[in-house]
Amino acid sequence: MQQSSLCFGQSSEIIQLKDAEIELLPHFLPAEEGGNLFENLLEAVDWQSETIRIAGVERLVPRLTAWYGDKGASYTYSGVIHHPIPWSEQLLALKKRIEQVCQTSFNSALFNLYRDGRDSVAWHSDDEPELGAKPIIASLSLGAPRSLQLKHKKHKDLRHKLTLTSGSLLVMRGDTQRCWQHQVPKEPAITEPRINITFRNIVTNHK
Ligand SMILES: O=C(O)CCC(=O)C(=O)O
Ligand SMILES: [Fe+2]
Repeated sequence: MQQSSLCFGQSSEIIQLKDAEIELLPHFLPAEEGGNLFENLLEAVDWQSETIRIAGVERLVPRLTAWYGDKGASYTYSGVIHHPIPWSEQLLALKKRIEQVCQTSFNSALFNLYRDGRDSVAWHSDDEPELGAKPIIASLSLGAPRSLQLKHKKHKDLRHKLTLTSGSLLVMRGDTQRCWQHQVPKEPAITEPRINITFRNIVTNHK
């Protein structure tokens, strides 16, 4: 069941799932602006290929990443410490618009580049301690549409699938990270790239 509402003049859908607070603004960025931003970021971002260690074995992360943020907003993700790249003027302006819609502030953002459908992100929750107990995560998608799958951690029958199109903004709050995992599965038929930016707030003096 989905409800529609208006959020700052934007159409938005509440994704109604147990133990989750998820809202999708399908047209957060107008198509032309989203397309321009996508081209710009593809060129301008210093995309990195990272390795992670799983059970003692080094593996390449199946996507390219970059970490932007305020000074000091360092973040450990999949066992890798990310020191932030300072915001550009353009990214700072984008961050402000997203903060207004979400009514919160963000001090960092993880950028993912899925070069094509062979790139992916595996099941996880954005529940690292530095994000605090009930993190608000705002996820902007640009470029090729990709599926985001969600599964409840306890109730194995509870699953959901969304398609994240270019210019859409997905906002996750409350218990979403504590109770659910999400992934962007491989979709080998997709040949076009996609960029996803998740805006986050790193709590610097967490326990
Ligand atoms: O690409 C996406 O839509 C999700 C990315 C994600 O889950 C993450 O960066 O934590
Ligand atoms: Fe995530």
